[in-house]
Amino acid sequence: MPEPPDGTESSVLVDLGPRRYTVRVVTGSRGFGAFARESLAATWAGRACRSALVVTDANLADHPAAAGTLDALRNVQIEPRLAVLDPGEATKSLPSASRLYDELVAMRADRHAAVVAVGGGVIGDLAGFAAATYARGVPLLMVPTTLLAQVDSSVGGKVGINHPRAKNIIGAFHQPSGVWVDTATLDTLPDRELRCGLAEVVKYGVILDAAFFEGLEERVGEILARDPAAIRWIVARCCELKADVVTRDEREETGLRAVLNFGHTVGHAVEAVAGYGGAYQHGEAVAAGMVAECRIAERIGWIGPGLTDRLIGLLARIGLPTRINGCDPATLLEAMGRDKKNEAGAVRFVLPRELGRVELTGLPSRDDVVAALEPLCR
Ligand SMILES: NC(=O)c1ccc[n+]([C@@H]2O[C@H](COP(=O)([O-])OP(=O)(O)OC[C@H]3O[C@@H](n4cnc5c(N)ncnc54)[C@H](O)[C@@H]3O)[C@@H](O)[C@H]2O)c1
Ligand SMILES: O=C(O)C(=O)C[C@@H](O)[C@H](O)[C@H](O)COP(=O)(O)O
Ligand SMILES: [Zn+2]
Repeated sequence: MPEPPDGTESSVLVDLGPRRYTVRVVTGSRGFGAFARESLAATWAGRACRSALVVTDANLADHPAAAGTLDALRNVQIEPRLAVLDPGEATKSLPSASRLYDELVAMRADRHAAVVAVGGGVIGDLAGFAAATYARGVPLLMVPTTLLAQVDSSVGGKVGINHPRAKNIIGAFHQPSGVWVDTATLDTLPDRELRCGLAEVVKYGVILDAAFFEGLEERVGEILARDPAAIRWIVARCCELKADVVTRDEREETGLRAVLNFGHTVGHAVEAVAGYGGAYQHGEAVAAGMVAECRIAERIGWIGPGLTDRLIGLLARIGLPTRINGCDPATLLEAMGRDKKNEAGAVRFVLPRELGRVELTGLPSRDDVVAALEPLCR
């Protein structure tokens, strides 16, 4: 697709051969209907899609993003049915998935029907899981409306739900047919949710791109002020970085994709222990988790304290937590024992070697981890 001269629109190709798709980044454009039709035709062997289950949450049911999606689908002869779920992490559950299967059965959805997720990462992961499993897989379109979903969860095909004791442990890899990112939808996003998305944005800098991290340090004021160009810059760069990783290790088989899990061994344990929809949102748990995991890297001699201090400095300027109230290292360790990256009983972490480079490792001992968790819980 040609880029307009003002640079307000861009595309990222996630080049997965027969499952390739486009992430289209726009600000207030109306082209979703045509994008949906083209994307569905391109990735599902030209099958004509005639109906879609549009999944959203109650905070978005009256939002222009939801209404615009329904209208745009009707305009391209795709009949939508709307499912509205409760907002919040607790919705990423089996009962919610079951509710979506009921909706799909009620609309007599066959394998030509699509699922369209309009919302944050909770809606994307849940609706994507329903799309991956209903009729052994129906096409999925992502319309992410939080910064976190625009920079991370809508891209890459990880879909799933939580077990009460283990985050994202029930799921699948199911790539979307297309991702429609309209940064104008972020105008209504609460500041706390913007900060959550920025946790994953900072993650990309630490794991893959030192220059991007430096750019964030320079432009954090503009980003927090929601300068449209600064927001488009972070969304486009994060999608590019994620697309590159996902195309090289789609199913997290070689260890490469695991880099995206920096901060998540500790972060997911915090979420499971605090309770889904509890005191900490995913982005907040990941922010504190990145700090703890930097300290583990210090313990095993991979980095000096300078990187941890720099990370804490940037997270603090954003207003993200670098500590967790009322946590206990032993309880967090127990929860980490259920992390999907574990191997032969060893808890594994993605740890920094330097700014912009991380590695998956099972090296840290229990003592290293407990020592690094103590300042987190203090
Ligand atoms: N699949 C992946 O690769 C991946 C990556 C990162 C995170 N995740 C998952 O994503 C989830 C977190 O996603 P999230 O941070 O987007 O949370 P979320 O989906 O709960 O959304 C946060 C809140 O913002 C509201 N909201 C959404 N868009 C809005 C808008 N435009 N205006 C006003 N309010 C709006 C929602 O109703 C909700 O209350 C976690 O479950 C996490 O595990 C998945
Ligand atoms: O896409 C990935 O791969 C990621 O790890 C991105 C993470 O930000 C995201 O939170 C993901 O859902 C975590 O995956 P999990 O496999 O640890 O459940
Ligand atoms: Zn994450």
